[in-house]
Amino acid sequence: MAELPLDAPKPEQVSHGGKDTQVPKQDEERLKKWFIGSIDQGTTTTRFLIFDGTGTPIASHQMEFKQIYLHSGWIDHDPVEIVQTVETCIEEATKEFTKKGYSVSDIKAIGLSTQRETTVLWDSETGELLHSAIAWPDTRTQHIVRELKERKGADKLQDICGLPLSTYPSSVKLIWMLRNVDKVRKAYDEGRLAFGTIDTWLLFNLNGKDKKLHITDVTNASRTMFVNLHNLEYDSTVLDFFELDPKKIKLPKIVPCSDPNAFGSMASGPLKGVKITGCLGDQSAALVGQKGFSPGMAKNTYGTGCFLLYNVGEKPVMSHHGLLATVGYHFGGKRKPVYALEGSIAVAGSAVQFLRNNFKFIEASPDINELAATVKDNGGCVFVTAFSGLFAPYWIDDANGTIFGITQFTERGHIARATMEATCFQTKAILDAMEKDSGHKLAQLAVDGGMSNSELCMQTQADLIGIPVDRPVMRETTSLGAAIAAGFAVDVWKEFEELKEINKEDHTVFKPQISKEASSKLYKRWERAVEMSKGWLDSDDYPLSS
Ligand SMILES: Nc1ncnc2c1ncn2[C@@H]1O[C@H](COP(=O)(O)OP(=O)(O)O)[C@@H](O)[C@H]1O
Ligand SMILES: O=P(O)(O)OC[C@H](O)CO
Repeated sequence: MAELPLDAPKPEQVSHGGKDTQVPKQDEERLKKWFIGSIDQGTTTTRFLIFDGTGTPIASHQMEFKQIYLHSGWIDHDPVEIVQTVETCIEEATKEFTKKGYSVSDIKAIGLSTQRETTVLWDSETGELLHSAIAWPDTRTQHIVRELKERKGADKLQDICGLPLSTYPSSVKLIWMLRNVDKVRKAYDEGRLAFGTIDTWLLFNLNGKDKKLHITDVTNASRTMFVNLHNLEYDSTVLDFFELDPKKIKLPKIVPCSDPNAFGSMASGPLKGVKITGCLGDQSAALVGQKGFSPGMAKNTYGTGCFLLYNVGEKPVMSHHGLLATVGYHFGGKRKPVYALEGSIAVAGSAVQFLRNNFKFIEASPDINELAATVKDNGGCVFVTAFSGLFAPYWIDDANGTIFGITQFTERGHIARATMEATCFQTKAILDAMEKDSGHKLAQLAVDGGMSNSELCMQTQADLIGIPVDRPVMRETTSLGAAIAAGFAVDVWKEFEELKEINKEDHTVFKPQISKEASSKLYKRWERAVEMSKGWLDSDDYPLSS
């Protein structure tokens, strides 16, 4: 049996660029005195970082928040708690910043990056929250998706909005709330239903609810299904398909990701008055933070889920192999929107958290590596971590998490390895699909996100995809991307070229270390496991609940 090596030789340390590309001294001095705050509101954690103009993080604070699991497959977030974590992170990071001798008045702007698709509804008149937020990996809408797939026009949707009809986008979460929450239905019938993703909810709150700001950026908007990817406006065919009356539901205004005025400013707290000038979905922010500005560049972020974005340039490319088409970023002004092909994996770091919280295998997520190192390979175990079904490129909604290959030999270490390998196998499947869609083979993969801290996981990834995996030392690329979008709006930088020195040093490169034959043998076993996991859930099982 081909197995992944335990004690791989140390990966290489490299720096990208040379002396000739250095920023002139006077610019560096100027950039060190300009600061940008950056909110990163992810699926499991919220953080706030303050960067200087050279992209160096000066202060930060991070908090986990509650994941609410009311029934099997349901994941709710408390939108009020999310706002509170943002406010606390800003307070704490700003304290650290001023303690270090810096002045708040030098913070030029704030950028915002958020988990995408997670849906919040409130009363547009009173601001009253009408339900908890339904988080993006939630699968309570499986039966609605099945029903909608039968509706006339279902086959046309993806060509318009770039997303497949699945439990993932905001549209079906909204439909569920309209059908199941009386207050939501009433607000809709009375024309007072405000819809938003987390960016919109945060901007509404951080500006002070009295301002009634109702806005989203184009990357977050492109995850709802309601937006036509070709003209970046709400699409009446899609709204009709979902039987939504635009007069009854208030959809946020769509603007580019970088704007000096559109996103307002902080209404309270230590950064009161500071303008919010950048806003992007977190995966777009990571693409910007990795400086994936040219077509053909890609990044893979291993957070709660894992998301591979591949820059396709200024025209959307519709996938024929199970990927999503989405907006990469749009900096506004004369700049055109840039699109991406995306491979979304619903479960990545969240499977590590699952081993920690539910099975008590480990005390903290990083401990998974020590546990994995107690065995030399996966011992024949394959974990199809289909807690939300499987997303790209499979789109299997009738599977749940399944571990194959368990015998009396199986130890916790084998499961730990199989857990991390699941994300690596899915990344390989996504890269294969991307190669088919784009006609190009990626030369190397830029990575970031919590699970990319694992050397074992990143080496496994390189072994399975057969190309080098490049990990920067400063892995807060999502926050950096939001800071970059904010900084462009207030002229901290004017051209992408000026960013070339940022986060260039001390990259670690993981090179493939097993043969193609060994790698493909492992992958075949994964593919077999995916096939065998299909069809577990029967239509009688819906809706799922405990
Ligand atoms: N050293 C590590 N090894 C493996 N997984 C890790 C490690 N550190 C963090 N993680 C996982 O990374 C995830 C957090 O990553 P992060 O990028 O902060 O996510 P998000 O932005 O989705 O909140 C968690 O699910 C955690 O289990
Ligand atoms: O919280 P993350 O980093 O896993 O990202 C969540 C995505 O935006 C969901 O689409």
